[in-house]
Amino acid sequence: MASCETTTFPTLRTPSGDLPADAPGWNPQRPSAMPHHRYQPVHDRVALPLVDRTWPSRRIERPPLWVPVDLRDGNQALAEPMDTARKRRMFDLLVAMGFKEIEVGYPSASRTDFDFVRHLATSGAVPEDVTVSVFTAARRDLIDRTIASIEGLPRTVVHLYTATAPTWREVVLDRSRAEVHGLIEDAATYLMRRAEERPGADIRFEFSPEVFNLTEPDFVLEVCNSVTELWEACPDRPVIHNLPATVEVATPNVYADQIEYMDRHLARRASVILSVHPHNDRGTGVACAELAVLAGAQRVEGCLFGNGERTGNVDLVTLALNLYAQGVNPMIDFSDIDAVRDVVEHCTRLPVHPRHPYGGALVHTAFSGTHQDAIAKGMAQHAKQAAEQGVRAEEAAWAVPYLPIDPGDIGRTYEEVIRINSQSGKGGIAHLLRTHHGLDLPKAMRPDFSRTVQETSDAGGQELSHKDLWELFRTTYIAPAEDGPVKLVSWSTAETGPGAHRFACTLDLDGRERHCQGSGNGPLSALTDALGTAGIAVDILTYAEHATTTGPGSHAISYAECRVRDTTCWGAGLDTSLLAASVHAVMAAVNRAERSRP
Ligand SMILES: CC(=O)SCCNC(=O)CCNC(=O)[C@H](O)C(C)(C)COP(=O)(O)OP(=O)(O)OC[C@H]1O[C@@H](n2cnc3c(N)ncnc32)[C@H](O)[C@@H]1OP(=O)(O)O
Ligand SMILES: CC(C)C(=O)C(=O)O
Repeated sequence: MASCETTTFPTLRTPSGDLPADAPGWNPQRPSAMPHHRYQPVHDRVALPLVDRTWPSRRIERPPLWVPVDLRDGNQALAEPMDTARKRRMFDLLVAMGFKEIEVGYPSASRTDFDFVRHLATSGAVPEDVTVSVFTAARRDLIDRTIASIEGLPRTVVHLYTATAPTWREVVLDRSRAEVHGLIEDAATYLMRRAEERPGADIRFEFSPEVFNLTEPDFVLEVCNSVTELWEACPDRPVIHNLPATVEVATPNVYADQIEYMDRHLARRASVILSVHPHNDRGTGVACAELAVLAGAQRVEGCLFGNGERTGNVDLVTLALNLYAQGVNPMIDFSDIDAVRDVVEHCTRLPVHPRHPYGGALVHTAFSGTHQDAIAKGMAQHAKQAAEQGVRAEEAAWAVPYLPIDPGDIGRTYEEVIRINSQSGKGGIAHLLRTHHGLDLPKAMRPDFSRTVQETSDAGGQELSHKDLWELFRTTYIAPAEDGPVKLVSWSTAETGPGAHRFACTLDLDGRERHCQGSGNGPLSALTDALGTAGIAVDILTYAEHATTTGPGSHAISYAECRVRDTTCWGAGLDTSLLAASVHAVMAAVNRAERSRP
């Protein structure tokens, strides 16, 4: 046995950022000329709070409260913000899907946003069990306008935000830590006072320390705790502390540590709803939200299909369906995901990428042969197990390779699951012919047809639909029975005794008619005998047949693999009579072989 020495791989980065001269031989990568030294790791940008983390060993067993912010954060990222009609369409979709708290706008920011909140207040569009949330910066003039917008709404959350991270304090707000804290306390107090002027209105509060993920942990804690106190939070009237990764800057474990720190240290924890609001700058927004929930987050703000500033807000579709795929009810209805996608595309005027998790047009589709083979076998196995258990296929436990969830659960059809191009294999092709045309090709015939399909798609460079496949099958294997050098002009069979058959026919051999007869232990052996009398030696090597559908009027299909002289070919026949189908299958094989003779 070969022995293996323990190798310690050197770290690839030197203080100057270059690859060390002794980089291991297995890795031939070399430094690029890009100025990576301009950027700092997150650990040098902000104090990170936790070492004794517990989130890695937890599991998510119920969904958080989902809060869509499509109508605010998503909307503010659009080149053409939604008008009232589009906003209303999105709002109605969110309600229909089961969201119970919905951020509907930044009413002090624009007439359109203000008017939409007024529209909700006056149109009766907000169901009894839905709370709308409105967003405002920590400025008295903007708070006044916000409060004016919600007049008449029975339940609201007013969401107040101010950036707390050092760069924002210095560059944007031009205020010290204490001054920013003062600004927040002033705005929170003012908001509380304005809300108290409406004793009957059910107004709750949310606070977001914008850029939480780059803020010193002790400062965020100090600010949030003072806001909790100012707003007199109690378990019956909890405040929402929403901790955004406004610009994603670190691996998701770092965000999870930050959230677990807050979860453990927030004052009056039972009076606080801990919320997260990840963006997706590093492409890990979903992971951030999931790990944050493990770390104690109870509420997640995001957008459908991840619309939002820059690379977007965290995608609620992926988050919810990730839970679904783990057997957890997401408490949101995605049973018609294409309808959801249509509304989102209409309202945002942005396309959803075809590879977008769960909702993209191509995410349940396999083009490649081995995947198709596995899916086809998996689907057949699934149907069989469901039948054995006496349940409908839609109810049986799902374990089909390459398909994390049953596409049918989110309103997709199985038509799109297997699509054929030059990378496809016999399993996928057979699956399409079976599911769409009722043909169950014999296993031995599949490689033969697969070669024909591959030649065709290679030549055209294009995808073949199931209709194309059927047409190719028909012209390749069925049509030659009537379109070749050996035609059956007329024929008949008779059973002349027990196990004895006669086949009489008139053949058209390249324009010359000839009458033949043959006998055998079945009609097909009698046919080959008749052909032999015309000088065409035929052996039937493989034969299969079945009905293409059930019930009266169903067609029969026969498949025959024949050695004709020294050439072996497959043929097929389709007819309402099984005997006719089998005779045509043999004649098709004969003609294909005869055609291929020099
Ligand atoms: C992370 C996020 O998504 S935050 C939300 C971002 N969304 C939007 O900005 C969309 C809507 N915004 C707007 O329409 C406008 O910015 C308005 C109407 C709210 C305010 O407009 P203006 O009064 O013209 O101010 P402007 O947009 O230039 O905002 C900058 C001012 O607000 C201050 N400011 C910024 N954020 C906050 C805040 N959260 N709390 C208090 N003041 C703030 C800035 O320091 C700056 O003040 P300065 O003028 O004294 O330097
Ligand atoms: C202030 C909040 C909630 C926000 O939109 C963000 O930080 O991205």
